[in-house]
Amino acid sequence: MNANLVVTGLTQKFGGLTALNDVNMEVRFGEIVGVIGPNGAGKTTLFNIITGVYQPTAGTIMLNEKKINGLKKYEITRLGFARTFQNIRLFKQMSVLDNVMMGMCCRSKASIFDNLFNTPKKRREEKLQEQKALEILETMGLLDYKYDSPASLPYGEQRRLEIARAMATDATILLLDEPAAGMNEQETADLLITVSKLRDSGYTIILIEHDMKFVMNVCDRLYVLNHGELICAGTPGEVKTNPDVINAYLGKEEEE
Ligand SMILES: Nc1ncnc2c1ncn2[C@@H]1O[C@H](COP(=O)(O)OP(=O)(O)OP(=O)(O)O)[C@@H](O)[C@H]1O
Repeated sequence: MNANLVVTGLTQKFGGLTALNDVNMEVRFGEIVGVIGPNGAGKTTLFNIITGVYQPTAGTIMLNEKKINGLKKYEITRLGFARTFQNIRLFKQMSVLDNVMMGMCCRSKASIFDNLFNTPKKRREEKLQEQKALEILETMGLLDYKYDSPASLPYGEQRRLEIARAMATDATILLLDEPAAGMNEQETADLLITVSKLRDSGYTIILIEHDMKFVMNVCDRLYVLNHGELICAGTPGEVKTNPDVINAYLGKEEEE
């Protein structure tokens, strides 16, 4: 397999709790890969390690054969990773457009001097950033809302705005944490089309999601975690019929 992101033997312990145990995973550029599993399976922990929030207890993460675990969060952002979160984290006091432009701050070449004195270099950069932000908003179907407050947007659009802001960091690998959470059926169907289009335009997407219909329809491949263990990896068709996966989900229902 032509894998570009390779996770090997990833283990994360929090005191006595093993959130991830010896997890292996491969993601090729241009794929949509889903990470699923019952609550507490270790999905968000995996995202937190990939994005440099936690340093793993053991294991490695390689991007194009270069080790990236151990790098700082901003260094991982510079390599092209961006994420969204389970709970919406938008700047409510700013416009939709400014929210997207905020995502570009990490790429700014303007110095403190340029910022303080609003130099021509700074103004040129801002113009280019605005142009790019508008393009991203168009891609995400949010252009009509550009001057609105994020709080005034329908819920599904707020979640799309989060993805737009992640794209603004110049990311090529998007990690989406429950992008369809709280969406109605129509919003989820629209998101499915958008995420597929993003993949087709060259993004690599890794997503955590509980909405099985969405996951099964949008993902090229899936990894299934249960209690920190990788119990299955394969296409949606393979995963759907895997006995360990069925047990993990049914077992959960029986516990509840
Ligand atoms: N910073 C932390 N300190 C201690 N324990 C943690 C920490 N982060 C996660 N955990 C624990 O690790 C386990 C895995 O949590 P994680 O959030 O990764 O699961 P998840 O699969 O994302 O769950 P959910 O679907 O509910 O979001 C849980 O038992 C959780 O309580």
